[in-house]
Amino acid sequence: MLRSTTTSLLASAKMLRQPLASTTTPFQARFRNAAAAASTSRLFSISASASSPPPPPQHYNNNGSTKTRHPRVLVTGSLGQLGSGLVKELRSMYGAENVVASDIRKAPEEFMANGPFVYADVMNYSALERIVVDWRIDWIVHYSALLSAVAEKNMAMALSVNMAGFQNMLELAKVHRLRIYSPSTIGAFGPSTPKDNTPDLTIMRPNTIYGITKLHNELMGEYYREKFGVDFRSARYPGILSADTPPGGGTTDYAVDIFHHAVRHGHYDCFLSKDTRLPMMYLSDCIKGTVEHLTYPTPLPQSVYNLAAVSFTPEELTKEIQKYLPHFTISYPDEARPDFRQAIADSWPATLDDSMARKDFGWKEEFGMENMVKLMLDKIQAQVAAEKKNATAAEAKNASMAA
Ligand SMILES: NC(=O)C1=CN([C@@H]2O[C@H](COP(=O)(O)OP(=O)(O)OC[C@H]3O[C@@H](n4cnc5c(N)ncnc54)[C@H](O)[C@@H]3O)[C@@H](O)[C@H]2O)C=CC1
Ligand SMILES: CC(=O)[C@H](N)C(=O)O
Repeated sequence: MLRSTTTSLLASAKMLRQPLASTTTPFQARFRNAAAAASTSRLFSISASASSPPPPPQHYNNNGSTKTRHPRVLVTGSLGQLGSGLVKELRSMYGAENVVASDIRKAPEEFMANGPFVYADVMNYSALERIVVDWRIDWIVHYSALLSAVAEKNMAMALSVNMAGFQNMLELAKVHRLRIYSPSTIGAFGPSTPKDNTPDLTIMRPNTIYGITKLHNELMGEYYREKFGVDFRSARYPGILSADTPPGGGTTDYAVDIFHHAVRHGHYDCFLSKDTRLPMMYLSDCIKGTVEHLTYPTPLPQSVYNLAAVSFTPEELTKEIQKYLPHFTISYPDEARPDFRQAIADSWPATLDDSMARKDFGWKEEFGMENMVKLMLDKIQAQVAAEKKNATAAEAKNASMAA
């Protein structure tokens, strides 16, 4: 779990000896006081990172001259629903060699062929530190987590991966002065949060393990930003829809499953009630917002922002799908015996106010309900057609071999 390195102990001791300016937080000081940083010792620059800006990314050519280079990014949990798309986007911006994808599962061959992929268990601090050092990592995008439904079924693992794993990444960011982006979720809100147009700052008393771990992480990230000058960035994502990567065990998964069932079977047995309204977003918008937030050149006024696009109920989504597949049908659970995910969904906001993200880093979604539904159906129909074509080709091959 957490490792107390000599460096970080020295860092803490040294930090305690530094008087804090009464009008400037350590975080503000870090990014304002470049001149002071230039005159600090190596130990001080590691220990009191709150007072020194991170060095501009540089690399040294063989001839000894320097030139600026792209940041080198480590993405944890990169084989999940969101990770592979983000890795692809970052590689197109910074070059494949500058984006190190990681996970604890075997990556598909094509993923391995597209750039560096390493095994990284977020529970193992020293292994993570080795990756950061060996690859000269500048930024971390921390995507490893257990989502709401899986977490609720496996509390011990969720506490470990979501909280202790995050804590390891945060500590690495502090020790090695990395920028860290780690998403939060609408799940960080709770049943006492105002449900409509939920703002960034509001009552937050989540009653799920997922929400509790995510709110804990938001607060720890803010603490590290204030106390140690860590450039911690986070956005509360809504449920994310994608046709290419399957969801990882959340409460909003129905909004992806429904499309696959609609195209393949013409019917979907929904696990949420028909009027459960939740905020949602198409994957490419999520990646766009994440990249805009991650790459914003200076730290933003807030560490954590709401990020929103659309909100809908299963019934509204069904009606939109039926515009293209009129024979599609849906069924809902018996109200007397709801699925366990209903209580999770009921504790989350119906709509989010993300005006601060729009104001501070120019966030704006491209996909609303209509173009998102059309694209999801087009993509899944293309997948089904390709599967059929492959199956027919395989059958023909088998038949010719048997003949
Ligand atoms: N997908 C969504 O709708 C939303 C996702 N988020 C957040 O976005 C982030 C990414 O989510 P998804 O890609 O959907 O999750 P996912 O469940 O699809 O992927 C998570 C990845 O973490 C990996 N992982 C699990 N334990 C690990 C460990 N010990 N060490 C390293 N990796 C480990 C898994 O192998 C998996 O590939 C998470 O923090 C999640 O909470 C937030 C809101 C909505
Ligand atoms: C909204 C989320 O965080 C995720 N999709 C889940 O349902 O757990």
